Amino acid sequence: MIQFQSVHKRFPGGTTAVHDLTLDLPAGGVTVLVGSSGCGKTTTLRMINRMVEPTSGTVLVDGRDVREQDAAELRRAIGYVIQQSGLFPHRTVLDNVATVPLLLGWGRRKARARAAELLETVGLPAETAKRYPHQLSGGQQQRVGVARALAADPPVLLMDEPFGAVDPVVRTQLQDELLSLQKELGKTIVFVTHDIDEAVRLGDRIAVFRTGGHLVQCAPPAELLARPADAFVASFLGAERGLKLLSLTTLADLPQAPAPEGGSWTLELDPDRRPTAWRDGEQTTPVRPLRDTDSLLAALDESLASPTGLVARVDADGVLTGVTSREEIQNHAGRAHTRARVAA
Ligand SMILES: Nc1ncnc2c1ncn2[C@@H]1O[C@H](COP(=O)(O)OP(=O)(O)OP(=O)(O)O)[C@@H](O)[C@H]1O
Repeated sequence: MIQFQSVHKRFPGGTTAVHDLTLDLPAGGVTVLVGSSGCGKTTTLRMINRMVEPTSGTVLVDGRDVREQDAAELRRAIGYVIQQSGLFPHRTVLDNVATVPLLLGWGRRKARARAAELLETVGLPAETAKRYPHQLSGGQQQRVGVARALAADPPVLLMDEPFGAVDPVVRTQLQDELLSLQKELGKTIVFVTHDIDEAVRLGDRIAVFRTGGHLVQCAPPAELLARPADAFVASFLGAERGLKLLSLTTLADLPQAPAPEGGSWTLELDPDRRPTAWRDGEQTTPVRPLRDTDSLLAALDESLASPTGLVARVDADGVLTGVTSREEIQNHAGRAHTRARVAA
């Protein structure tokens, strides 16, 4: 869908921001560009919609050289989300989202109807439509930014640190929402971040850049974590990359046993059979029940906190389905590692 062919960008001051980049980004996937500050991520992103022109080389979108297309038209056909949401301060939220459809000549009524629909899609209450951007929280503004980028239903979405300015809880929420939106929409997304955890969470593929605009490795998260190409990538992934790998595997395949009865610790359930705590006489310890969709990393964490080493497993309604032991989780974790290394 997006191809960089020997692309080089040198700014007039003499900085080489992107060095001989050759990279194919497949359609319908999320490619995350990561790397330390100044390594050329934003420049790479902006060459896709011609906000920056390459010094040499070619960028193709859907097989067409971007230089052969009118820059304004190209930008309207590609969604763009940035960190500070980039909303027009003197336009209402609804009019912000309707901007591109209006530019494309949709007509006011249709553009606004589409905008209202999108605000709902990104989880904003209807009353926010009439407000101005400064009357929203940072997280809400980012949602408006995403809605605006999606307004004309572009096949490609460029996202430059879109969740960088919000607190970790809102950030996780926005990431979850993007993942579920993407499941539905299947856009080709190029996403820039500093945050390797965000990259692992969102990316179908992760491209790691090093200062000077060099692409070092581009691979699916599991492959990157299991087999970093060199010491630079390994250090960028961090000392806990083995644990990060476990965040990519779910609990679904792990066997369950019935919850223990008659021992010192028992699992307390509410009347609907939802686990509430571990109890030993007067002593209780909180329980964090896990679903099949939770990760092996969450299971390992919970098994360490659990006084029995057992993890309580529940169905989608939170009802107990069984327990899994710390030992079982560790064995599976070890096997997940070996598998990732061999597959890579
Ligand atoms: N318009 C410009 N003129 C001159 N130099 C520029 C310009 N834009 C970026 N640069 C330089 O190019 C290099 C790459 O910048 P870029 O913004 O692409 O990096 P980045 O990886 O996105 O960084 P960050 O994570 O800090 O946003 C940096 O050294 C930067 O100073």
